[in-house]
Amino acid sequence: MWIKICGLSTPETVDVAVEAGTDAVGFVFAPGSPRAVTAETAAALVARVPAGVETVGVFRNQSADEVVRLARDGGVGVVQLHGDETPEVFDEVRAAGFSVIRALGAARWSSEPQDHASAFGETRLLLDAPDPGAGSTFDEAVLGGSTPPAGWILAGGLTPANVARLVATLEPAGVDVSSGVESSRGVKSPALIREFIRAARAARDAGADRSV
Ligand SMILES: O=C(O)c1ccccc1NCC(=O)[C@H](O)[C@H](O)COP(=O)(O)O
Repeated sequence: MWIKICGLSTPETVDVAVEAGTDAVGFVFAPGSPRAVTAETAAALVARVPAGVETVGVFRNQSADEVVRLARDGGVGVVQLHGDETPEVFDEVRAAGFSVIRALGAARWSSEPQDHASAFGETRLLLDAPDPGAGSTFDEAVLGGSTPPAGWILAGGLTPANVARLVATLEPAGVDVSSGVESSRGVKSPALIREFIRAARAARDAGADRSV
């Protein structure tokens, strides 16, 4: 199972996440976020990340040109789009050489799974609460009978205390956390990052082999 620590903004917390064994680190470029970083800051943080750990830029409702410019200047390899971006925006970002994650509310996905498969199927899917980065979980019932595609990533209100239970129940291929490893909004806690990765890895070891 793949683990991503999102919303990092300091060298110390990037180093802690990498040392603790994260598979990916996320940098938020969405305007207005308490975790937002500039491309210059992201580039300095990305430079600390060893090969083999994915670097993800997080965006919401920005133009394809802006996404590509910030992702290039920030040096990330993956783009995560959280808004109402059209399939054309995904195509443009992919054509610029980035791997893409489509992030959306679980309820929205479960109401249109076929639309996702036909229009966005080449992207990895991240299912989240309706308000990204707010630390709220989504009601597991919204998935109803729909089974997310192989490789899907679970996000929204994960914490060191609940990640094992949610992984066992929902069987995602990956997990993504931000608020649950913060001591206050926007401020990452090295201790909580370590605790989350330990708990998620234990859940991974206890479960079936699923890969993103
Ligand atoms: O973190 C933000 O402020 C943010 C702003 C705009 C779009 C996305 C944002 N964050 C995304 C994430 O950090 C995670 O992918 C995900 O939403 C989980 O967040 P959390 O519930 O806080 O763990």
